[in-house]
Amino acid sequence: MALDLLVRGGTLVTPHGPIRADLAVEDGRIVSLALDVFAPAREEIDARGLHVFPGVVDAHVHLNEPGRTHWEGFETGTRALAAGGATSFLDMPLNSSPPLLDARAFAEKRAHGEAKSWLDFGLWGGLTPLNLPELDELAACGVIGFKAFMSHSGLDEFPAADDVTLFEGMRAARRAGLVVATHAESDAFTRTLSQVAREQGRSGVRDYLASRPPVTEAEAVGRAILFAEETGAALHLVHLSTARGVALAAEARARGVDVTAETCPHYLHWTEEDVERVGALLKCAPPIRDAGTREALWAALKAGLIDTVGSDHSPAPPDLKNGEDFFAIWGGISGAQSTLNVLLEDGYWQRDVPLELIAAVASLNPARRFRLGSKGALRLGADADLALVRLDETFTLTELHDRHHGNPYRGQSFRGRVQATYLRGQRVFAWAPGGALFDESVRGQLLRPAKETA
Ligand SMILES: NC(=O)NC(NC(N)=O)C(=O)[O-]
Ligand SMILES: [Zn+2]
Ligand SMILES: [Zn+2]
Repeated sequence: MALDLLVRGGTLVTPHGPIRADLAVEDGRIVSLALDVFAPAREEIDARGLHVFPGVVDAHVHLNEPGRTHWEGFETGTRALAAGGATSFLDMPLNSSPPLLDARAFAEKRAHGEAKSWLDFGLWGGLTPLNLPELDELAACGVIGFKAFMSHSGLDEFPAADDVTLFEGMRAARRAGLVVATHAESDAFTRTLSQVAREQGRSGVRDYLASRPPVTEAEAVGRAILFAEETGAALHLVHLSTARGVALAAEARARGVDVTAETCPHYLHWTEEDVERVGALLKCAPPIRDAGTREALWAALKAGLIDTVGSDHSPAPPDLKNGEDFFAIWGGISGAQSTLNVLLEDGYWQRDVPLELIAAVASLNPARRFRLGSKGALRLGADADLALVRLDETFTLTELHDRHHGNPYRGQSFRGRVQATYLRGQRVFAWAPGGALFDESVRGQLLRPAKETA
């Protein structure tokens, strides 16, 4: 019997560190990891000189389909993810229309994903004042967890969770054995500060940044942790922009609260000065901070205090990314393709972050946190989800596959080009000098969290 795929002579980035070994695949799964695999294979890859990473598991993506596919959809969004070495992702309950607040919306989005996604995907359900009674049903559908905004989401159809909603939602999540993810910015702070700035006619980049100061995040993080502690719910703090937020999570974890922390490539790569220079393409909430904060986030990541790095890929059409009033411009950064690039260039090359730590925050930890059993690591029995990377190859990112051209990473230079991406042993993306190759026959599957184990 021939193997389906044999990856020969690469450096495998395992949870224990990089090792030179062969990797064999049968029926989409890793069946052998050994110094030398002597077996015939239908497809063989000469991976000498390449690093083999577990496929990135991007737990924070906004694909906006159905309803706002013209912002970003499964087809283009997952091409971008694949080109960046991702093999699975978890889609946020907004900005699709309808937002994912009930079983019907789940079924609709699932159908779109199964028809068009190039990668395996899980779906977050929303937690809003509109759909508290729907949470049990959403859990039964197989949502990854429940996502709540603690401040205005930008969309009236996805209202922020007030304290009671968040608290009750956590109780329901606890019963269902699912994680609650929070966008932790204080509504009281952000609402008042932005209103005052706008009334005074201050609407520039610096005014926007000043309307969402670090304390806004710290306050909301503290409150979310308190509710998680009281309810016993599992809490995942998305897109933390400050080391203070990360430290609050670490302290809570040390006293037994089930809390994990995510940050995003943009907080690790850019600074406020870049936002002033680049403008709308770097507008997001919470906003990008100063260089000191960026370094503190890297220190926290190196110390193992940041569990996951998700792209928070959230593009919008160019007309929503235009205008004089920085408050009015749609927030959200296109980063689906560049998470691993940022971690390798800014982390491994510039700050000595070990490769296995990069694989942990990008793949292993999100797979564990959201109980995607077969994902996240190069180990026997796991899905053969692979990103083949030429670590020392410098390149300029010009060929981007997301829906719109407005991508702040265009023209950035990175070391570590993704050469190919394999989903369950099938090549979904390959880099080529004349343009990327995508395999039209690959289709993603819905991922559901595994049953909780005691
Ligand atoms: N509606 C959004 O896509 N929001 C996202 N936008 C950002 N981060 O600016 C988010 O995650 O909050
Ligand atoms: Zn958010
Ligand atoms: Zn987001």
